[in-house]
Amino acid sequence: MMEQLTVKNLVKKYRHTMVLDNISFNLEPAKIYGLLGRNGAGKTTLLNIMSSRIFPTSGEVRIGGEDINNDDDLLSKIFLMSEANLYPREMNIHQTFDLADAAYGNFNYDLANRLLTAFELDGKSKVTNLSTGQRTASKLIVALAVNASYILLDEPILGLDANHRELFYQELVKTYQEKPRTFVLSTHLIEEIQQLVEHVLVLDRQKILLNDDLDTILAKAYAISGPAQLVDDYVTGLKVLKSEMLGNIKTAYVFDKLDDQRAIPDQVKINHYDLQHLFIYLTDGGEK
Ligand SMILES: Nc1ncnc2c1ncn2[C@@H]1O[C@H](COP(=O)(O)OP(=O)(O)OP(=O)(O)O)[C@@H](O)[C@H]1O
Repeated sequence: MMEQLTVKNLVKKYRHTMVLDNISFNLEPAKIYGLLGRNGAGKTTLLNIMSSRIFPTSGEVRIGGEDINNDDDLLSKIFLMSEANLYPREMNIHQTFDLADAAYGNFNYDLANRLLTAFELDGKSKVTNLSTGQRTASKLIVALAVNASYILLDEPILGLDANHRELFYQELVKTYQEKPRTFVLSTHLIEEIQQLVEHVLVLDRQKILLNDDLDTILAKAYAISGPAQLVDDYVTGLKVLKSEMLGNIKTAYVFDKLDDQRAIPDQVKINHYDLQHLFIYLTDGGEK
């Protein structure tokens, strides 16, 4: 049985710089998460702590209530794929599969070998000799075939061309359906992962700014457009993240539940906007 992963009161400081300021959240078993944050927000730091590659200043990461540090059983439930290249120079792709098998057991060689062909890779190639996109693909294959309950992907699509990104998304969904486990995708390609993720975590200014199901989030993202006065009247009391004028037409980007009682004037139009725009409006430090 899989258990929840809990991040509790996590603090990470480097000298005088606060990187993570008392962060708490849970990861449920068998869910696909998007971890979003601007450059330098602390995503890599967080994922490194969650996989015990670095230690927090204080706070802890638990699975089923137990601290993961110094517990090899729990650590073997968590896999981190990151940009950092931890493989020895001489290692070829096949050998990285064996390494994952040795560390986590039950490596899915069938899937990995099929994906080698799909990504047009030769298993005998040395990882260090691969192009950026090929190296990413080889690491993604390991991440999809490794036997872990929590798979953390830090910039998983770095350098991948559009075809290979599409292939990765399809294969992720397929393997997830066959064997549900938790994935965390930390990426700047928000538009592309919107179709995949079930739950969104936004890191901003050292804190978790948003932690909710994607459906719940998108159901509050409304663009209200029309003559300025009517729009202003309509959005009174609602949380408006940003507004803009185009000629006489004002658009207010609301992040709130719309009150059904509000009458909508004929000239006012209401549309939804997407996760990428919500992220930009929430994190660009503009009008709040
Ligand atoms: N070893 C370190 N020593 C000092 N500061 C560090 C160290 N590692 C990270 N930082 C700082 O911590 C902050 C968060 O970095 P981190 O790499 O976690 O961000 P990120 O969200 O992954 O960013 P990006 O999207 O640009 O990859 C940055 O301000 C960075 O400069």
